[in-house]
Amino acid sequence: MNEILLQMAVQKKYPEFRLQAELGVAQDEFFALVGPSGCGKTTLLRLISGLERPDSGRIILGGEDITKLPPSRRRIGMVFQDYALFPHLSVYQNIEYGLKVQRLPGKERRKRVSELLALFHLEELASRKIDRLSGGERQRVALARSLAPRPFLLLLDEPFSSLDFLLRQQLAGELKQWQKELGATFIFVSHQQEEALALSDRLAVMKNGRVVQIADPRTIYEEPVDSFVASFFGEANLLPVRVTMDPGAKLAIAFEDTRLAHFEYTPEPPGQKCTPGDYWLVVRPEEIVLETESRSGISAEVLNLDYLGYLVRLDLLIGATRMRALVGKEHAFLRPEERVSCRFRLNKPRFIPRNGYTG
Ligand SMILES: Nc1ncnc2c1ncn2[C@@H]1O[C@H](COP(=O)(O)OP(=O)(O)OP(=O)(O)O)[C@@H](O)[C@H]1O
Repeated sequence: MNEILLQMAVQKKYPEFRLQAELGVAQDEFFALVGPSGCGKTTLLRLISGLERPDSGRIILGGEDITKLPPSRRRIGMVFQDYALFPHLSVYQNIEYGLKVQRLPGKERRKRVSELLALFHLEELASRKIDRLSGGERQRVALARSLAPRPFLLLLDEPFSSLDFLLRQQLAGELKQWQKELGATFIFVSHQQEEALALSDRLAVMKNGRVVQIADPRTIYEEPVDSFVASFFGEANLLPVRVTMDPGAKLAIAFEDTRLAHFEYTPEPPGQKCTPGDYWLVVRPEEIVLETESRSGISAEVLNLDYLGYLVRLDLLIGATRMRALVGKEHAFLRPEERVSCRFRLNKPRFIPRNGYTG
């Protein structure tokens, strides 16, 4: 990881909400903030940008304590959900705006605006007024404008929320490319878990004003710290199991409903350490495999089937637990109440102690 650019530990209290967050973001990193509505993502961005002051704590940017600096002196750019562009100005003038405020000489200003117009494919729209642009074009202008003053850090709060699905996907892909090309540091708030996983180098998952886990997308998905994170990203089936230690360092895992099945698993370093006890076993829908040849697996009843085109989504009843499975479309002919045999394809079983939050 590169050098740390932003380091913060802050507290902020509102009458009915308390934020207590600590995080570090590296230079050139694409960092995402995710979590359910009201968990404090926007408040955290506002604290970083200076639009809000923390009650206590410090924010260090590029080695400088910026906790008490006004927003204009922080060298932090922001792209909001509504873009906040100037409708009466042209694309060119919008991008140039921050450079005029910075009193950059005319020649340098023109050079920078031209570079950004080229990077964001806006050259032909340079003289157009904002109110005559499409949503996607406005989005690009907003990004170019906020990057023009070369901020240390760019904060993006749900920048695609007003765009339709296809455009959103296209721009999200481009955003990542621009970020890498520019060597810029982004903190990105998204409501779309999949988007955040696809774009970011690392994510912070928040809940009730606290950061619950910070890790790269793969660790977040495959090694969630608790059942909240497991359920927040993609669907997670949480199966109650009891783990007992076998001689030979094997774990014997018995499903709560012991009529179902036992299986054995040898934890391998650096795999998760697991002591005997009661756990939730995290099984992702794509980790459930239907057996067509043999019926030696775990018996399940089909409750519901949704045909998704490329895959089939099944609701299965395994013992007393309802589980979601994603299987190949060769299973599209299954019907409710049919019995199937399945097994779990768990490369790295993930156990969450059962005394915690259960989502
Ligand atoms: N100025 C304020 N005064 C009082 N309460 C506030 C203020 N700003 C935010 N809050 C409260 O703080 C909590 C967190 O709000 P915030 O906007 O940070 O959440 P969020 O995670 O960005 O939510 P969303 O995903 O819905 O945008 C909410 O309960 C909100 O009502």
